[in-house]
Amino acid sequence: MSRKAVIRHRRNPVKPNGYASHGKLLFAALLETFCQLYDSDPEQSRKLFKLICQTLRNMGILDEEYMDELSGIRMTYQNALHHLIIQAKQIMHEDVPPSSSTSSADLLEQRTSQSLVLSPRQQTLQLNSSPSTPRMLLDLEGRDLNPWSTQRNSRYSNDFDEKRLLGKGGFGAVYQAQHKVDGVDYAVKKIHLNLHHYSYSKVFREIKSLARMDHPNVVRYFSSWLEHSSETKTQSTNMAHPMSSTHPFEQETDDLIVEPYSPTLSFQSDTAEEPSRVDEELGEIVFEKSTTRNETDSEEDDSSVTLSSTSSSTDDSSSSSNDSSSVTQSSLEDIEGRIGNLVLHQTSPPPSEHDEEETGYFDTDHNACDGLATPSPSYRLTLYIQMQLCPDDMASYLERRNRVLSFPMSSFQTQLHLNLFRAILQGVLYVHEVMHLIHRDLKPGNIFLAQSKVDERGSVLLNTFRNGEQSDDLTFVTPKIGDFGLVLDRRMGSRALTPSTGGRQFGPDAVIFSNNAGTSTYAPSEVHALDSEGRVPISEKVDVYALGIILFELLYPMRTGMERMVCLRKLKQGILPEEFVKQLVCESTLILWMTALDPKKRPSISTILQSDLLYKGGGKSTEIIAYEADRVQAADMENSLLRTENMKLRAEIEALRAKLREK
Ligand SMILES: Nc1ncnc2c1ncn2[C@@H]1O[C@H](COP(=O)(O)OP(=O)(O)OP(=O)(O)O)[C@@H](O)[C@H]1O
Repeated sequence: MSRKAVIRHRRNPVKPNGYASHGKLLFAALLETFCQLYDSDPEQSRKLFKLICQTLRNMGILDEEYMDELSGIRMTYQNALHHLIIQAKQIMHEDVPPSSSTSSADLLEQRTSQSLVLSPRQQTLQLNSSPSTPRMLLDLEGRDLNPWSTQRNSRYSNDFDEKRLLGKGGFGAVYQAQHKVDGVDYAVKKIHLNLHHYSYSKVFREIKSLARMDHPNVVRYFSSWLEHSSETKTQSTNMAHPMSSTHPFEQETDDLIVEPYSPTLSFQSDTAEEPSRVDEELGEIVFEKSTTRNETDSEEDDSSVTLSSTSSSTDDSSSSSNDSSSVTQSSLEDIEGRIGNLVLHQTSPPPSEHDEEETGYFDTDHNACDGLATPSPSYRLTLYIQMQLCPDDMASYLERRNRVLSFPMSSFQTQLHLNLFRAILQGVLYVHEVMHLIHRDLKPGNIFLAQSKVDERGSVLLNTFRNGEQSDDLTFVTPKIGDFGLVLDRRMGSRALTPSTGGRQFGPDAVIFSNNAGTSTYAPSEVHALDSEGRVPISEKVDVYALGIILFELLYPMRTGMERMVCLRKLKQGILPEEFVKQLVCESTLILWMTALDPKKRPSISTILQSDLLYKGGGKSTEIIAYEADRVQAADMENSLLRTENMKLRAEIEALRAKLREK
């Protein structure tokens, strides 16, 4: 029986994102291979591939990232397919006798589904499987060719030595890992992607924002990459995100989980009569092994169309393909028209305006962190983000400090903490004004403290607190804003353009709607005023509110969790401790201004930085200036000693060289 690719509607798709992503990757991989066949000049075939991808993107069939960002992963699909074909050819040359009870197709299936180790002479694949691990496609040198496998293709395990888990958050886990080449320790965040839509565009858009950030008060980002991973998916109760209890509207989204390798990309024998198919809704090609024949039949009866019934399309396809080798100059529309006949209409609606507006790139994947769940193996994409390692954060610092200091702090300590706050403001100013982003999850735990040897840009002086004691030594510390997992691009939403923005295109009060509100303690009440679609209105002023609370925590040491809870609850009602208001009038005014109920009444970050309210407290005391001058002088002296030493050594080397030359 001839094999037919069958196009059909899937009325009730299961885990569409995972299937769609794999389907699109596979499609892009095949398309690229075709382009290489049509033009042997690598440059030209690349151009051809890009042109077609662009066309398909304009038609909403293939997302942009399948062209560039996912090219590495696309290659593993090509390799896997290539080696699968080699394996099939090998079997064909083995001349299976017709009387044999095992057909070639059965043999191929067996080899792809059982642990068969082929002899090196056969120059083909080993296929492994075990109940607990995914099947692995290995070449004879043991290279893992399975695009879903992590072991050999993992940039992370190839390049890094994982040292320890730094912690788990709502979106993934962060590890301290040493780079094998440069020897530096980094923080590497692993996020199992969990996307709403069929596109990774949001992920890449936001990662690109992170990559462009360059400010001493923002955690330094080094790189990010995607890997197929075989992870243990946990399937049970969600680990509560800080906001999940107060925000029932936060939706659990479809996960980017695809079923294990073999069922998704299995190859059927003729006798199995289970055609490969192109999933119409998802625009994906699925080589599927169906176990319930009747179900397949009935679905096909309802809505499937075989490719043979679209013969005109097929004809067109060949003509367009033939032409395409010489049509690299053709207009996109022309090619669109030709490909149009081949294209299956997507039954799912295109992303709505709101979808585009909601740009948080890490949709919550609570399961990833759920220790109580029942594990089951599944396949997914993992996003790795390599960042600067910051061993300390403000939450831990405040905890240590609060064990030692109580209110009122000395004016020197108050000044130190106001300087720390000012440096944090500089980082947020950069995020808002230069990057046009809203962090929306500012809290002490997301403000890291990096140690500096000298007075670097963005650094401040702080006392160290350890074991319930304050050390007299002051050290330079640079506060760094991190965890951009909920970041929103102000420019993305059309709703960001409000009448109040005046001359500025995207004013500080411009609102974007999202489905995640950040951490409840630091989130203002306006995030509870949902729009008609149950989404949270977010503006820059959400960050200002969080910073108002942080400022209070910096200036008012609280010993116990209960005291903190009571004080912060009161602050949210606009009430500050009496002793605090009496002692720190300007700072109290600033905090109440920043935490005003009406977001439009809150100052922008630049207004705060220019405000006398902060300047009065935030100016450097003579004590600090003197200390800093001492440190800078000491560093200068050390430098000049090193320079002298260096000169001496150079002279000695020169003398030795001269002696050698004489000999
Ligand atoms: N650059 C970094 N250096 C050192 N530790 C880090 C770094 N980034 C994150 N961490 C630590 O890793 C842990 C998890 O961080 P992550 O940002 O994933 O979650 P979180 O901020 O704790 O929670 P959520 O993401 O839900 O807000 C935290 O304990 C955090 O302090």
